[in-house]
Amino acid sequence: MKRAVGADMDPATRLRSAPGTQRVPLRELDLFIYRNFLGEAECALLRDLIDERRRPSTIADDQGDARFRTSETCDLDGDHPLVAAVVAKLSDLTGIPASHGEPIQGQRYAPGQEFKPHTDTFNPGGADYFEHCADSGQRTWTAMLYLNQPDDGGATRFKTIGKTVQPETGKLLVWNNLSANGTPNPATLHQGMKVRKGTKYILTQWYRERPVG
Ligand SMILES: O=C(O)CCC(=O)C(=O)O
Ligand SMILES: [Fe+2]
Repeated sequence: MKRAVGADMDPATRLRSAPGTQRVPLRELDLFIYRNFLGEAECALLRDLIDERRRPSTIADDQGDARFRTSETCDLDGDHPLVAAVVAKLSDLTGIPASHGEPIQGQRYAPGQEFKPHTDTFNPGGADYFEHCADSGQRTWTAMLYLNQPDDGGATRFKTIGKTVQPETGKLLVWNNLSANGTPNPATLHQGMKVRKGTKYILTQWYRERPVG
């Protein structure tokens, strides 16, 4: 049985039938790629917004490694018309109500910065699991949009399944973090590889089991 995520239809079914989405053929997880989700002009505007308001990225569990996630994060203003339009467009594509989305964020990686292998779910065995999941539940789906293509490096690598995705301006990745039984799927382990040259900008929208806020 598929986990209820507040959507009328299972997001994988919806994404499979959406024109322009490509399902990566994998047994282990539902991973979709959608090119040109946004155009260059919109991506450029979002990159500017990220540059204006960035702070060091944080992480729920850095596994004792201060260098685990070295990027910068921007809490985007959900009232900005372009940001609001992107949130609505993601909800329309996935069928997951925008109310289940955490506040959408931008991430910026300078040369040498990375996000080491992790899953986007909160660890059910972790000390802070209840604090993170009490209200809105576990993370379900992740939507990640590349806002540019750095000159070198910065790919997203799913280690366990051996799949590497190269950043391209406007390209969207969407995947289900949970297995069919609703528990975190270990095959979703992924990393933002080190940027070697240039700067990498992405948007991240994480969805929860229940409405957020
Ligand atoms: O930067 C990437 O390619 C991956 C980012 C990521 O995994 C995240 O923000 O959760
Ligand atoms: Fe991630």
